[in-house]
Amino acid sequence: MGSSEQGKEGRLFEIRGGKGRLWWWFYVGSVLLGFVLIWVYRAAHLPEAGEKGRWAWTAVFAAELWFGFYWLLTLSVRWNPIYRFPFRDRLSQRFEDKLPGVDIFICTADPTIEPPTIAINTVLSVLAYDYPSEKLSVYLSDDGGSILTFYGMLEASRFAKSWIPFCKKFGVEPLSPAAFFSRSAISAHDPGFSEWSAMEKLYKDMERRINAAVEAGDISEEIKAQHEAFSEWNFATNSKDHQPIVKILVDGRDRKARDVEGYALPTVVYMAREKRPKYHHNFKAGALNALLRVSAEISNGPIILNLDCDMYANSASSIRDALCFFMDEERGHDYAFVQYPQRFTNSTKHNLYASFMTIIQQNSDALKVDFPGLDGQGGPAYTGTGCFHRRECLQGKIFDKKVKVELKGKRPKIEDASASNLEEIAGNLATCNYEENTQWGKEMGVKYGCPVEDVITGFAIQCRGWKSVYCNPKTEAFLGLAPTTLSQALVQHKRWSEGDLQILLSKYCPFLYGHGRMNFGLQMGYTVYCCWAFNSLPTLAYVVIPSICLLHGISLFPSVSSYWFIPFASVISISTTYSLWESITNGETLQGWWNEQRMKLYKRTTSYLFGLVDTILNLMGISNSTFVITPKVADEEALKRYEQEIMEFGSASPMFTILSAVAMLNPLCLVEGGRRVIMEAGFGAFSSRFLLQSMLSGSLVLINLPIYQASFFRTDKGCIRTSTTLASIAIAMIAFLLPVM
Ligand SMILES: O=c1ccn([C@@H]2O[C@H](COP(=O)(O)OP(=O)(O)O[C@H]3O[C@H](CO)[C@@H](O)[C@H](O)[C@H]3O)[C@@H](O)[C@H]2O)c(=O)[nH]1
Ligand SMILES: [Mn+2]
Repeated sequence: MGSSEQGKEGRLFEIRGGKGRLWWWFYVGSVLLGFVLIWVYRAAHLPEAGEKGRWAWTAVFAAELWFGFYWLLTLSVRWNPIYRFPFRDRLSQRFEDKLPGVDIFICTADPTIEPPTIAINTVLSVLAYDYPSEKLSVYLSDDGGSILTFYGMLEASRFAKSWIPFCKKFGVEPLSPAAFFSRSAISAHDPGFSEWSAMEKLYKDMERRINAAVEAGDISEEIKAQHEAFSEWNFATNSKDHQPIVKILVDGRDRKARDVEGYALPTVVYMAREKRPKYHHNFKAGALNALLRVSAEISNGPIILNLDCDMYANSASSIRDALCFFMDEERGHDYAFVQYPQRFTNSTKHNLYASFMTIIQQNSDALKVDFPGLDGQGGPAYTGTGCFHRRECLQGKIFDKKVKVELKGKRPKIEDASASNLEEIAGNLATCNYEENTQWGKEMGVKYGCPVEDVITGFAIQCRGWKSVYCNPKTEAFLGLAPTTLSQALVQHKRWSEGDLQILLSKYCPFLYGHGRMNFGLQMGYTVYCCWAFNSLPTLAYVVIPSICLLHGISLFPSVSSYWFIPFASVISISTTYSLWESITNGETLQGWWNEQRMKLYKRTTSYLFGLVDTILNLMGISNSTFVITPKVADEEALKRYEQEIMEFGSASPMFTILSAVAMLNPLCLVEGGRRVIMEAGFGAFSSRFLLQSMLSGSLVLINLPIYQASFFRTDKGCIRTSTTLASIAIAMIAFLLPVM
């Protein structure tokens, strides 16, 4: 079919936009007006110099200026959301024999907190994709350089010979064997029963062998004899100091590499890049760049999918869906990457730690939020796992609208090099000093030096003229593991907020570098994330100052009878209603929304604050940002509490001290402040002049109920430590006793 006859019928995807949104403009208009009036009120009523409360008033004013500005930024991701729908049947009809090679990169970094069975389930899941095997290659990067992970991969590459044909025959989904067998059951009368249970046994046996090795902490001599590669791990090897190891476990070119049904197998490669103490390894970004080079020698697929080790493929058709965007004749040439949302298998009903990030990535027909919103401005950010890239774009190619990028699957010229030869060549590309004096990590590949290597890399790609796509099909494409404790969630957000702030303060500041290179709306959209960390101080001011002022009888808000009360009441009620509606229409429960508000408060007052402080220290050269890996396993008791949605504190962390100090301060101020005001001026004065202040303190008390529970009523291991509680009470008492300026 020629492109002229294709017209709309021939398109490989469809875009649908937001519907009639008059009410949305009403929302924007009324909140904006509210903010302006609040600012006017603050400016007009600022206490005179020397008057009590001037500083408190100024701080609250500054916070409100910030909240208004930040709210304006968030409009960018709400004004033009779009939704995309790929047509993979058309893709098959037209391109089945021209499908490009796809290289899948999976990263793992620590066999203890990312157990090998988790990583290999991800590997096995992508091996079973509905895609021609000879065009598929799977690479595992092991930054833990662990013999246990290698052993897992060896087992997986054998098991794959049965698993792949099994998945294709029965249309298995999810594609991860652990997830599949834990979630599906088959009746004994079913014709597939014997195959099904044989496969389950095969899987369980493998899992048992791997876990036994993990428990023993080493590989038996008997197993070591099965593969020469085990000799790479000699007594001198440890995870921080070892030679590069590249092992082709299944060579897709090898005619003898067949599954149990006799069909060709995808290529499977294990890589542990070289690590030496005196070389900085640049975390995941370093691993991805090594994979880019190694894979270029072995399979050189023009399309790359990157996954974290815990994020397995749930749906068999994700590659084809993504290709609908890249291969669309009309628009495909604009797109550098296709980002799928991060969804989680272990999220709880009410989303205790707000880890769905519903508002950021979820898509429902009723509602349009962040990622569809960004897509409407030129494309979503790259957020790491679950993203398909064009290899060329990742390597730094600049967009040129006159040149149509091709996806021809050119295999490297070394077609006939032997596997061991190839391993050696590839190994030399994964050395520590390979990147010295090159553009790797700068203009080439994934960028270094930023804890959110993904966001900054995607931003740079978009600044080179490319667009991106947000793809969120009904059946979840990937499922991963969300943090299961409060501290994990907070530490993860600290990394993100710190990384995003670094982008803002670097030469890649969205408003400066992005200017003229991307839509203004997209610049605003990026700034929403880049300013996460700045939310910490105004939020802290807002949860502490009004309460303390209440205690001292200083009114910070207009009284109920004043006209100025209206803008405050309307901004609060309209924006709360809006956010509640946004969550509920996205499938969140009421309690889920409440949990989200709590997590918003906790992230702002701890993660973002620490992210801000660390970024400043970083700029002054006092500290270096690191990458704290999120654990994928938890002890059984803690997991049980997670499932029951009981907040997990457990460890001692300065973050918890801040959270509980705020939690302790508010009821003290509310009760004592309320008592004093009522004694002096009567209840009428209290309820009119202090209504907003006491409502603020009151809602902080309500939202912090889990903290009181964890400090005073719980006895399990996840409760707040006594030392933390004592420290927080001491801090609250000091704040309580300090005079107000
Ligand atoms: O030195 C390192 C550190 C981490 N990783 C891998 O990076 C991935 C992400 O790490 P994780 O601890 O799970 O972080 P998350 O916060 O869950 O990751 C999100 O945020 C990261 C950026 O902060 C992105 O890289 C991820 O893709 C994205 O899922 C994991 O597979 C790790 O094995 C490495 O390969 N090498
Ligand atoms: Mn993760």
